[in-house]
Amino acid sequence: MFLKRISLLRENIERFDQYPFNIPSITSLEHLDLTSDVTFLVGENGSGKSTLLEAVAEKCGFNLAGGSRNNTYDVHAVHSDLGEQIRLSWMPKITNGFFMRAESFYQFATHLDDLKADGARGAYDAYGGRSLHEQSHGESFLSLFLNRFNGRAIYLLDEPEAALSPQRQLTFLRILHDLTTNEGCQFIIATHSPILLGYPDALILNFDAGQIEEIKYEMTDHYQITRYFLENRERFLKDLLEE
Ligand SMILES: Nc1ncnc2c1ncn2[C@@H]1O[C@H](COP(=O)(O)OP(=O)(O)OP(=O)(O)O)[C@@H](O)[C@H]1O
Repeated sequence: MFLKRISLLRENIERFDQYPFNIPSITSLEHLDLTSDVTFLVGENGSGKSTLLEAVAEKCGFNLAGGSRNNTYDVHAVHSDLGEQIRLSWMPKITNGFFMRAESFYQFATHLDDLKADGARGAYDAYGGRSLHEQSHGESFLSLFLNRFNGRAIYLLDEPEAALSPQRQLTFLRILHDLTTNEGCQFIIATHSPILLGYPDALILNFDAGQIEEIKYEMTDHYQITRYFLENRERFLKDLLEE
């Protein structure tokens, strides 16, 4: 583990009534202690998970559209205001890593194609040897995890399950296990997947209820709603659709 604490520099913030400081989970933030190699960020849509993950990525110097320190290319999202107002406490400090956001992965794939077109011979080496655009969405995600990710690095992933079938989500759990156990990697992952969240001994931080606090797997909405749905599908749908 490398990143131990994320602190909000509250004394520097003049106004808490505008984005991103007006998001309840951020307004109330003092600091977060990361106590596991794998931290999950969970919460309703719009609760602030991506905003925090982006801020950490900015502070790490990673490209906010996706990538590492070495991936410089222009896209819409290039700056995080929150990133300027947080402190990251490392032990030890590392600079290797990658920020992956499902929603802009297409642009990242295009960026690699552009590098290749400009003559960068090894452009695809770390991504399975061929353009990510020539792989299915899910295949390209797994190529990234399998080929690009390795030791002494921090990986920030925003909804990595987006393109993965349930079976491939299990494959991802195996990759996560290998990278944390054998390579010492650290992960912070925003997710809505009850499968990913089941990873053993992970720290789960819940963004609902106006503050960011640890929650047990079985207490998450993701677990409870999915379980209830699967066990009571007919009644659940009857209530939902006939209301
Ligand atoms: N650039 C922006 N300007 C103003 N408000 C924004 C901006 N980006 C996001 N927001 C708002 O900030 C809040 C948190 O957004 P964020 O993307 O962090 O949520 P999230 O928890 O990652 O949601 P999801 O699960 O849907 O990805 C939302 O209410 C959103 O509308």
